[in-house]
Amino acid sequence: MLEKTEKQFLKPDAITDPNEIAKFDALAQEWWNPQGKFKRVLAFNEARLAEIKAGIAQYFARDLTSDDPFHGLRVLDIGCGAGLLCEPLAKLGADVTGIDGSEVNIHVATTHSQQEGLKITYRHCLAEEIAGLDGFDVVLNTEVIEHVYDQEALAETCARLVKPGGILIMATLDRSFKSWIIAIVGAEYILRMLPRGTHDWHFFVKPEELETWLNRSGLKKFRHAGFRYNPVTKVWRVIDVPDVNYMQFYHRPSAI
Ligand SMILES: C[S@@+](CC[C@H](N)C(=O)[O-])C[C@H]1O[C@@H](n2cnc3c(N)ncnc32)[C@H](O)[C@@H]1O
Repeated sequence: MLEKTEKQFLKPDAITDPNEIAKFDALAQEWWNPQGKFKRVLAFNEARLAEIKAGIAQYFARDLTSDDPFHGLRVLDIGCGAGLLCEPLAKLGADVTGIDGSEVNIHVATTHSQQEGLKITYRHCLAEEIAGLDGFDVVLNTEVIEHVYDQEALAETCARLVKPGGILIMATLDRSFKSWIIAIVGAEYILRMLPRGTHDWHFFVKPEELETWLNRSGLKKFRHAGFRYNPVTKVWRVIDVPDVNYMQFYHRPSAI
């Protein structure tokens, strides 16, 4: 891990924004709290998890009704937060590693997984520090890219860690007028689904930008989904339109 003093000198052309890490350090205890500031994020987690499970099962031809359907799959979650995705994937038999730049998040994730009796490898480190790891079958990077300075560099880093025949799942928010209305005004100011200031709209990423960056890194898109919240029913649903919250699945073709 970089020393704190070194981190403070990271330039804006680095991947990491130290202010964002500090923000997540301060919120870390909220992740697993069903009554806390992220309680509606837990509902979102259910919807996106269903899509992630379906995408992995489709690509690797796994039967989700079998025991340990993801057995043998090595999963890396980059910017794992408190492990909201690491835990369910470990429960399905995957060998999961989660890394995050927030030391407090990693502490919360580790403690929670131990309470659940799960074996997950958590590491406190920045995306910049993991490039040397071996390739993974599944790399996850969800709701992180809108919190970093150098977004293309983060996309490249995630892509590099996908082994041939493996997949990358990235999720973020589209930089559209609709996303400003729904994800900033609606979610942060009216419905209070997230603490105010969680997101800066300018850092949202258009789906086609993400695709261009990841194609440059040798990945091909094979699946996508959008997510929409209904404030009346309080239910998230998976839709086909990626104009607010969205997720894309890429694969790295196997070497011939
Ligand atoms: C909105 S949270 C998403 C957490 C998790 N991926 C999820 O979807 O539940 C963003 C996370 O990214 C982490 N993060 C931001 N920049 C990072 C970086 N450069 N390297 C590693 N983690 C980073 C933050 O500490 C935070 O935990």
